[in-house]
Amino acid sequence: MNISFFFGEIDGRRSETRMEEDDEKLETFLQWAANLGVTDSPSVSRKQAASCLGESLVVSCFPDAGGRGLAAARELKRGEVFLRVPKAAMLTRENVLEDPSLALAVKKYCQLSSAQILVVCLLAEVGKGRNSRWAPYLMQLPRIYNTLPNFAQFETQALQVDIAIWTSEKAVSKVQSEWKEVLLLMQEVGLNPRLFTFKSWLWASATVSTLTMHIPWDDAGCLCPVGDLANYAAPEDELHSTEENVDNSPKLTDGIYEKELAAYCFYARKNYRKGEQILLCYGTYTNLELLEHYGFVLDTNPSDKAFIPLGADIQLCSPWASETLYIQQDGKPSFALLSTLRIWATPRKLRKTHQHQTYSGELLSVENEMAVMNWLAKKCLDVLNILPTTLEEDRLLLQAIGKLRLEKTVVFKGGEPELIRFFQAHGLQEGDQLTNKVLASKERWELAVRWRYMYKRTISNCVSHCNQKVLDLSSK
Ligand SMILES: C[S@@+](CC[C@H](N)C(=O)[O-])C[C@H]1O[C@@H](n2cnc3c(N)ncnc32)[C@H](O)[C@@H]1O
Repeated sequence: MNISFFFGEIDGRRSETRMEEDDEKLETFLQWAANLGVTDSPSVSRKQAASCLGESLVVSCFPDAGGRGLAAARELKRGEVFLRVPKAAMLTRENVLEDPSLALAVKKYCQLSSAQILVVCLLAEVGKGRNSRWAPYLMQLPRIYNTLPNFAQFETQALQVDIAIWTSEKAVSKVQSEWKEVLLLMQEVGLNPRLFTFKSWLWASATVSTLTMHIPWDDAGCLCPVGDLANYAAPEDELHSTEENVDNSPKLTDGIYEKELAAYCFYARKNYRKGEQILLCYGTYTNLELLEHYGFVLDTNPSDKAFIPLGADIQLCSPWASETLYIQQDGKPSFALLSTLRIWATPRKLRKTHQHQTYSGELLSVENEMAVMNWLAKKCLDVLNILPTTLEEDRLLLQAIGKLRLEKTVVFKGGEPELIRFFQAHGLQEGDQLTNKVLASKERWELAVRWRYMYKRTISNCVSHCNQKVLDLSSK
C-alpha cells in the first residue's frame, strides 16, 4: 500500500511546484465531489460536471481571513441554499465502519471516545492511500495546523497569561494520552506503522478538531467535503442570541444536516455580493477557544472574554459560575462580574439587604460604584504589570514577526529580544536559513503573541472604562 503521497507533505513544503500541485489536487477533489452529487446549484441537475462549484461558489484565497475559503460566484440572497453535500460524500464513523474488520476491532474498544474513533477512522482511510473512497478529499486537506495541541514549549510560554498557558499544556497532554489510548486498536486494525506515530495522530486529531461539523446521530460529528472549505465568522448578536431577528424573520442556521434530503445543506446567513467571502459560524468561541480548537484568533470577537484572577472572597459573593465573571473586549465587565463586585464592595451586614437590587443589575450607590471601579482598574493594572511585556512591546514584536515573512535568513542585529530568543530556541545562528519547520513554529508563536496582545488590550480597555466611570461619577 503506498501512502507516501500523503506523508511527503506532512512536513509542509512550500514552493512553486507545491502550489501547482495544490491547484491540481483541488481540481481533482472538486470533480470527485461533483461525481458524488456535491453541488453549489442544488436546484439544477449538473451530472458529469467538471466541478461541484462555479455556479454559486468559487474557492478563493483570503490571506487575512482564513486563507483558502469560499467566495460567492454571484449575488447570494439571505436564506438561499448555496451548497449541498450528500451523506455519501461525508466522512463519518458510520461510513468508514462499513469496513467489517475495522468495525469489529473498534467494537472491542468501547472505552474510547467517539472523537478518538473518528480520528482512527480518518487514519484508516489515509492508510488506504489511493484506494480510499475519500482519497481526493484527503489529498487536499491542510497538512499543518496551529491548534493549541500543536504548540511547542516556546510557543506556549509566549502566551504569558497563566490561564492560557495552562489551557495549552492541558491540550498537549490530552492529545498525548488520547494517542496512547488508541495505540492497541491501531495495531489491531493493521494500520501502517507510519500512521501510529504521535505526529500522525496530532495531524488527524487536529483535522477532526478544525473541520468536523455537527450531525444529529453522532457526537463525533462528520467531515463534510467542500462545506469545510468555508472559513469562520463570529456570531452576530441579532442572528445568534435571539430566536428571531429584528425584522422578525426566523433565526438562520448556516449549515445543517437535512434528514429528508440526506445531505448537509448550507444557507447564506446574509446577502452576499459577488466575490465576497462566505463565512460560517461554527459556534460561539472566545479567542482562547478558537486558538485551542481551530488554530486562529479574531481581532474583533464579540464573544471574547478576558479573565482576571479573583480572590475566593469575591467568588464566594457570586451566585454565578466563574466562567461568567469576565471582561468583554470593549473593556466592560460582564454583568455577573459587575454585580458580584458591587455586592462584594458592600459592607457584609448590608449585603443581604442589597442582594436583590444588585442581582437585577442596579447601581447600589455612587460610593459603591466608585469603589468597584477603582478596585477593578487597580486589579487590571496589577495584572498587566506582572506580565513580562507591555501592550506596546507586543505591538512592536508583532510588527517584527510580520517582517520575518519576507526574510529568508536569521538576522539578530537590532532584533526584538524575544525574536532573538525564538531563533535561539530553534538553535539558529546569524545568517542561518529559515527552514519550513521554523516558519511553521513562527506562525504558532505569532498567534500566541497576538492572543496575549488582545488579552492585554482588553484589560487596558477595562482600566480606561473604569477610570472614565469614576470621572463621570465624581462630576455628578
Ligand atoms: C473549516 S476550515 C476552513 C477552510 C480552511 N481555510 C482550509 O483551507 O481548508 C477551518 C480552518 O480555517 C482557518 N480559519 C477559518 N476561519 C478563519 C478566520 N476567520 N481567520 C483565520 N483563520 C480561519 C483556521 O485554520 C481553521 O482551523
